[in-house]
Formats: sequence, C-alpha cells, structure tokens
Amino acid sequence: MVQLFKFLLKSTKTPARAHFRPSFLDTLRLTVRGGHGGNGLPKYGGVGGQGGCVYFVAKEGLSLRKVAQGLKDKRISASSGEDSSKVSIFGKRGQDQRIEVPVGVQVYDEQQRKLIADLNEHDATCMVAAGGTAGCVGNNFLGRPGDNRTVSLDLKLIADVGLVGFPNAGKSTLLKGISNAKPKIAAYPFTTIRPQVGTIDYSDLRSISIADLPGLIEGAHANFGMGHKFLKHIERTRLLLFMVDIFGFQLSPRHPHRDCLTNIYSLNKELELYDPSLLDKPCVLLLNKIDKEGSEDLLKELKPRLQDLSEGLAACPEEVRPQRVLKFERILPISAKNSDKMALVKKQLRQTLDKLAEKDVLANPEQIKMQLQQRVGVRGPRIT
Ligand SMILES: Nc1nc2c(ncn2[C@@H]2O[C@H](COP(=O)(O)OP(=O)(O)OP(=O)(O)O)[C@@H](O)[C@H]2O)c(=O)[nH]1
Repeated sequence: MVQLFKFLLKSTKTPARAHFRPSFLDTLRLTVRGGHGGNGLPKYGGVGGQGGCVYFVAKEGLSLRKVAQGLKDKRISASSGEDSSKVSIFGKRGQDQRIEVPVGVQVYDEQQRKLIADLNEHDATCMVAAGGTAGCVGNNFLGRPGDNRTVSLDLKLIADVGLVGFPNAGKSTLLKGISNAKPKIAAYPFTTIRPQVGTIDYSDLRSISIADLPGLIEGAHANFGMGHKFLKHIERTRLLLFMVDIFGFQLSPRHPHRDCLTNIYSLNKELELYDPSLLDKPCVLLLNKIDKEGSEDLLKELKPRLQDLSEGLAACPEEVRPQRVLKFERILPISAKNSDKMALVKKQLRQTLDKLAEKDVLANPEQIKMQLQQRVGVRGPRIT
C-alpha cells in the first residue's frame, strides 16, 4: 500500500519548466581536505611523505555548474603521504588535487567568514587545504592530518559593462541588439531570471563584454523579489549602464505606477542600499522606448531634470529617495528595437570605456606599466 502511494505521488509530480530550473549557479560549497602526512620510520630515522594539498585553479570558459557536475561529491581530498619504510626511507609525497574553477571566483572560509582568495585571472591558483606534515624526528615520526575545512566559491561575473534596470525596461532587447547573446524577450516582467553575458564585437576586433543583471525591483534591498541576489555581479564591472522605460513602470496592479524619473531615483536607492561605493562607478543612462507615441514630450520634460538629479530630490517619494545621487556620463534616448540606435549605443559605450581607460593610465601610469609587463612576461616587448 505504502509503495502504491509512493508510486502515485511520484507520477503526479510535474518536472519544473526548463527556464525555471536553476541552471545558473553562482555559489558552491565544498569540503576540502589535505592529505595526511606519512609516518616516519624511527628505527632508520626515516621521514614520511607530506600529505597532498588541494588547490583551486582559475580557468576561462568554465561555469560553477560544470565544476559541480564534474565532482563526484562535494568533498575533495588530496591523498596521504606514504609511510617511510625499510625499502623507502623517505615516503612518497601525497598527490595534490587541482580543481579547476571559473575565473571571477572568490573563495571564502565558511567557518571564519574570511576571504581566502580572489581568482580573477586565468591560471590564478590558491591553496585551500594544506597537506599534513610528514612524520620525522621532530614530531616523534608521526605524520599530521592535513587541513580540513568548508569553503564556499562565490562567482562574480567579470564584464566591462553591467546592465541595470527594472523588469520590462528592454534590457534583453538591448542585449540582443548589440551583442551576441540570445536572451528571451517578452512583454511581461521577470522574463529574464538569471544573468546573461554577451560580447559586443567591433569591426577592428575589439570586444566589450556586457552583463544583464535581472531581478532588480523596488524594495529589493528588503529582499522583495530576488532581492539583491544578482547585484553582486556589478561589483566587477567597469561601467554601469542604467536602462529605464521612458513611460515608467508598474510591477503589478498592486504596486504604484512610477514615472521614469522616480524609477531612476529608485534604482539609485537600491544600489546605494546594496553598496554605496557603487554610486562612484561611471554610469550611462539609456531612456528606452522613444519610438512610442508621446515620448517626445516626456523627453523634453525629462532632459533638464536629468542633468542634476539632486535638484528634483525633494519631490521624489520618500520611500525611493536616495541620500546621494548618481551622475551620468552620458544620457541617451533610444529605442532598443531600432538598429541605428543600437549602433549609436555600441559606439558610445566604447568611447566611454576608452575614456575611462585613458583616465586610469594618466592617474596611475606606474601600475599600468607593471600590469602590462606582467601580461607580456619576460618574452614580450620591453615596456618603457
Ligand atoms: N516599443 C518598444 N518596445 C520595446 C522596446 N524595447 C523593448 N520593448 C518591449 O518591452 C518588453 C520587455 O522587453 P525585454 O527586453 O524583455 O525587457 P527586460 O528588461 O529584459 O525584462 P525582464 O526580462 O523582465 O527583466 C518586450 O515586449 C519588448 O518587445 C522599444 O525600444 N520599443
């Protein structure tokens, strides 16, 4: 009877729809353990082998999901060092475990809540669990256990541009229009439920990466909707690209309709509540859907108010009023459905990023020189 019940319950369970399955993974918890050190042989003064260590190595083109799928379970152990013996006075060292992880991963010690490593370059390596010391005279020939700890891998996407906006603003349409990404587009909010990264290619082979960070809504700081789940990804972007619907946005009939300017303040506030230092990042504003009737009048009214957001702050509803306002490098009225406008956005993004890079070089020439030197290595040209 129990078996029959189980069978019936199982058969009525419908599988989750494909786009709701959590295929995007940005955190992963693992237990790592260094190998045990081998024992020494007291009679001959033998030394055991050292326990193997566990390393994480950053590799381009990997995802955390692939890492998780490639592991048998969530415990990674390096092998133990060999005991010293009559035939082998010095025991063999235990084999290391080198686990490949995506570039952009931060490794945290779960217990101590401490950052262990920030792997944001290809081939960057960190040791997460040291092998135990080998047994020798100094420790009574007894090998020691290796480190054992739980670590969490926190992936933060690295992109040149982070696209930020409320649902339905047209972010996916823009991403599809300017990059090689193929996001889903529909006339309802929350069509995009996980970050999408696209590459914008230019004819001179330059390319810029752009990440669409969905799920941000008014009140996300209080964990409404997906909260600030994906906002962590903008920490690693050079430029923030804000996108708003010029006609405003209403999340649902239960929520108030917010006009375009209020939405900009609201986005400003969400970022401020997440991390105020984000407001210092260079940003560009896109006012979308200007192909629709009535947008010209709205644009005329909006433009002077956008030059200095602090002026209209007093009139902004208190619940979405930020303490400090954003300053946009550029403000572009666009239609994400218009290819000419998309070409303009591509051009402007590149110009803005180039200017920022120039500023960086002027502000810190020595550091840039060092970075270049490191990249070209000893075999590259001399950088003066
Ligand atoms: N008229 C007009 N409609 C647009 C424009 N850009 C986007 N839309 C429409 O707006 C709706 C939402 O567009 P999306 O690109 O899915 O918006 P999104 O910001 O990615 O939305 P989420 O996935 O919910 O975050 C779709 O029906 C689009 O066709 C535009 O420039 N003009």
